[in-house]
Amino acid sequence: MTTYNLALIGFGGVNRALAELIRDEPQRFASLGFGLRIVAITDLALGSLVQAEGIDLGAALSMPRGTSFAGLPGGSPDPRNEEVIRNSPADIVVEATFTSPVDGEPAVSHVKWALESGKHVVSTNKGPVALRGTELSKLAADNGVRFEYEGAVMSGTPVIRLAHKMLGGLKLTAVQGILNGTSNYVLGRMEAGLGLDEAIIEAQDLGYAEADPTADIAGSDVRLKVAILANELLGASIHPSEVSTTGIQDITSADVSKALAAGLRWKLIGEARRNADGSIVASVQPVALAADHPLAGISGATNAVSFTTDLLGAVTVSGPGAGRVETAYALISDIMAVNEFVKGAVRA
Ligand SMILES: NC(=O)C1=CN([C@@H]2O[C@H](COP(=O)(O)OP(=O)(O)OC[C@H]3O[C@@H](n4cnc5c(N)ncnc54)[C@H](O)[C@@H]3O)[C@@H](O)[C@H]2O)C=CC1
Ligand SMILES: N[C@@H](CC=O)C(=O)O
Repeated sequence: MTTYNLALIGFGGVNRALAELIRDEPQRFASLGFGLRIVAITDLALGSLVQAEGIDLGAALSMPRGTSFAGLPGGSPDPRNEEVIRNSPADIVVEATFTSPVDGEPAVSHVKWALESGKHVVSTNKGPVALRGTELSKLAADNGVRFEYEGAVMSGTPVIRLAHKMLGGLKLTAVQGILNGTSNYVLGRMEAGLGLDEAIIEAQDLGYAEADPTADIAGSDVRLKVAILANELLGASIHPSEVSTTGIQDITSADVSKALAAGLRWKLIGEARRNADGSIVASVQPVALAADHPLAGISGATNAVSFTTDLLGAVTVSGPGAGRVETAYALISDIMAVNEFVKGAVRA
C-alpha cells in the first residue's frame, strides 16, 4: 500500500482537524487504499517542524499556545515555508493558510513552490484558485502533478469535482447559491434574536469564519467562490473584481425581524450566469427570499448551490459550507483524487 508523505502549510482549524483524523483513524485511509504520514508542518505562530520518519502528532497537536516547534527535533521558531515546501520529503503539500481576497498571497507562492518541486498540492484556500487558478493548474500539468481544491467552495460538500465528473454532458448556463457558512449562520442567529457581532463571535468559535470575518460578512469570500464556479463550470475567465458584491453588513436586526414577519428570509446569494451572447454576469447580494423558495430553508452553516442545465433543469447540491472537520474532508477527497492520478500514471 502506498503511503503519502504530507507537508501541512498552516496549522489552524482545518489542518489540525486533518492531523487528528490521520492520528485517530488510520483505518479510514487504509480502506481507501493508501496511508498518510505527516512529515512537515509550518505555521506563523508555531514555526516549522520536519521529521522525515513522521511527526508525533500527539506532541504537535498539544503544543501549548505561545510556544513554538523550536524545542522539538527538526523544529524551528520560523515558518520557513519555502525551504519546507521545496525540500521536505513530502509528496503532497496541504495548503491551508489564510485566504487573501486581494492577491492570493502568500498561498499562491506556496502552491507554486510545491508544484515546481514536483509535489502535488491539495488546498482549501480560495485565493490561489480564484485569482491564479488557470496559471497554477497549468503549472501542475507541466510538472506532472495535481493541484486539487475541492474545499475552496462549500467545504467538504462535493461541488467542483462532482460537477466536472457528473454534469460534463450538460450545458450549464448559471450557478446560484448560498456559498458562505458564516453569513448564513449569522443571519439565522439574527432571526433568533442575536445581534450581528454576537452572532459573528459564535461563528468564529465554531470554526466557520475567516481569520478576518469581514470577508464573510462583506461578501468577498462569496465573490471568490462565484469567480471559481464561473471559471470552472461556465467556461468564464473572470477576475473576482468583476463580481458585483454587496454583503450583509448593512442588514439590521430590525430588517431581519421585518422580513420574518412578512414570511421572508434574508440570504446572501452568489450567482453567475452566461448570457445568450456568451458574456458572463456575476453578483453577490443579500436577497429576502419567500419562504417557499428552494434556498430559503438552507439554515446554519449549510450551503447550497443550484446549477441551471439544459437537459436536467436545476440540479441542486446542499451540505456543509464551513467547519473544521467538514473542510478537512475536502482535503481527504483531494488526496483521493491525487491517489487516482498516481495509480493511473503507474498503470499507464
Ligand atoms: N474553516 C472553514 O470552514 C473553511 C476554511 N477554508 C479555508 O481554509 C484555510 C484555512 O482555514 P482555517 O484552518 O479555518 O483557518 P485558521 O485561521 O484556523 O488557520 C490558518 C492557519 O494558517 C496559519 N498561517 C497563516 N499564514 C501563514 C503563513 N504565511 N505561513 C504559515 N502559516 C500561516 C495561521 O497561523 C493559522 O494557524 C483558509 O484559507 C480558509 O479560507 C475553506 C473552506 C472552509
Ligand atoms: N469562512 C467560510 C469558510 C469556507 O469557505 C464560510 O463561512 O463559508
